Amino acid sequence: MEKLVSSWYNVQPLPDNYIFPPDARPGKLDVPLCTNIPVIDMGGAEAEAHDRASIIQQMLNASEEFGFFQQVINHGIPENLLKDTMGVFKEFFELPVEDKASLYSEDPNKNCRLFTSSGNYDWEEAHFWHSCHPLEQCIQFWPQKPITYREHVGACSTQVRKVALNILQLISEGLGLEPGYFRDELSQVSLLSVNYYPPCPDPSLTLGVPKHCDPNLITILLQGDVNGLQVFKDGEWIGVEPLPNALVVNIGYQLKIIRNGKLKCAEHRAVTNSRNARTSTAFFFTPSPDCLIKPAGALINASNPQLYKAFQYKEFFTNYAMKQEAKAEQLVHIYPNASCAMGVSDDSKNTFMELQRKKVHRYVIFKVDEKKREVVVEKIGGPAESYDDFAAALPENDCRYAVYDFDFVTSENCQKSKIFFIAWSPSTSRIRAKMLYATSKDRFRRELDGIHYEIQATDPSEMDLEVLRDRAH
Ligand SMILES: O=C(O)CCC(=O)C(=O)O
Ligand SMILES: [Fe+2]
Repeated sequence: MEKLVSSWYNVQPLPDNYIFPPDARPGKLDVPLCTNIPVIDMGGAEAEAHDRASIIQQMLNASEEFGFFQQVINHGIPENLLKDTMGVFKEFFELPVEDKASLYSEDPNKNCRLFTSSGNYDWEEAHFWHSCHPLEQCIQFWPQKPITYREHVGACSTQVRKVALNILQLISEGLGLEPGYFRDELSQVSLLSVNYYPPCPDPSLTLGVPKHCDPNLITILLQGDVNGLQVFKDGEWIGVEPLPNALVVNIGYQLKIIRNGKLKCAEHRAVTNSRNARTSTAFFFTPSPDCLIKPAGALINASNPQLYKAFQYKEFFTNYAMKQEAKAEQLVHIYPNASCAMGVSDDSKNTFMELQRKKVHRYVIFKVDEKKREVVVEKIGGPAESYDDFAAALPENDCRYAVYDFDFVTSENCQKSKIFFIAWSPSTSRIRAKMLYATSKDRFRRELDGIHYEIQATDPSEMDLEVLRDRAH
């Protein structure tokens, strides 16, 4: 408990035991604050059918491309309630130690607890964690101070749960699943984690929360008004701009699995800053421990072979909780070998770098070499080759990855260039190939720093030159 009250952050420099190893540090802190993370107005969801359809489409697009979206207005939760709830969390962390001491616990199985440490590192931010559904059963374990804690947090949890179920309903409609698909067991548990990050003397040496994907179904985050949340997208970290009263929504592993890998479960992290303390609140909507998770039958067909086997949520979570995040996903993969993503040859990395930095290639086509268990270069296209030459070089009945350096002139007459990553998976290719390429894609892409756009094509029309033009403009 003593740990929680020390005021190390007034001490310069950062004590050694808070310093992350170099490869786990945040790197460039000054990331672009991204206004691209889609902002969705939920107001129309109850109204006109065509508004509802458009909201659903925006949600699915955002979930496929970013794994994240923010909703700002009309989510239905009163502004005052959000303000009071965030206020009461800040007051909670400011309470004298005596008032919090009984809640402090290092036992991860304890349902309502205050603790420190992030990842494997001893880090002095504090987290307060408890379940919040069904309310009548949980509320008795919550703090009694501040005196409005139970009232505000209770009301807010109920409202956030309503929004989450509404979003899940819209997603199930969009995916063509039966209404209420995500209700009951799949979203039975609501957990709340309040994170308190004190100002840090040297934010470049540490992280508030190390990079991770959420293990649950879907998360709703109130991130307050201080920057700190970052999402990994297209090889770089982008900041999620705090917007007043916005709810940040992100897709967890279970939703990705139910969608058979087609929704993104994005890596994210929280960086610290040296000026302001930051308080964020995550509501995790989580399957019950015994809940059976598997890709939805309606979403599996010959072009989308089932990538994950059926498992109980607790099997996944046990591995995740042991800090074996990558393994947790791999173990539930239907073909463990294929799920263990292929390595990437040095030649692939270097050839991509030549295309990106030296601009000496128009395109590069990569293939999976199963014997070497690596992604290797298959063909390089010279700068003078055309898009048609590139398209013709892709096999008709087999999968490939490719990068294409697309030059174009903007309406302001500026010469620009954008690098496209193309995941070519024609519907006529063998199931095994589709699976192999689908599983290794994310790992491979992570090696290619500087991709601007990704296109997944199952027939030539989906990667037509027009498609590239539309994306790049
Ligand atoms: O503090 C934040 O913005 C992110 C917290 C988070 O990702 C989590 O609690 O899972
Ligand atoms: Fe998270």
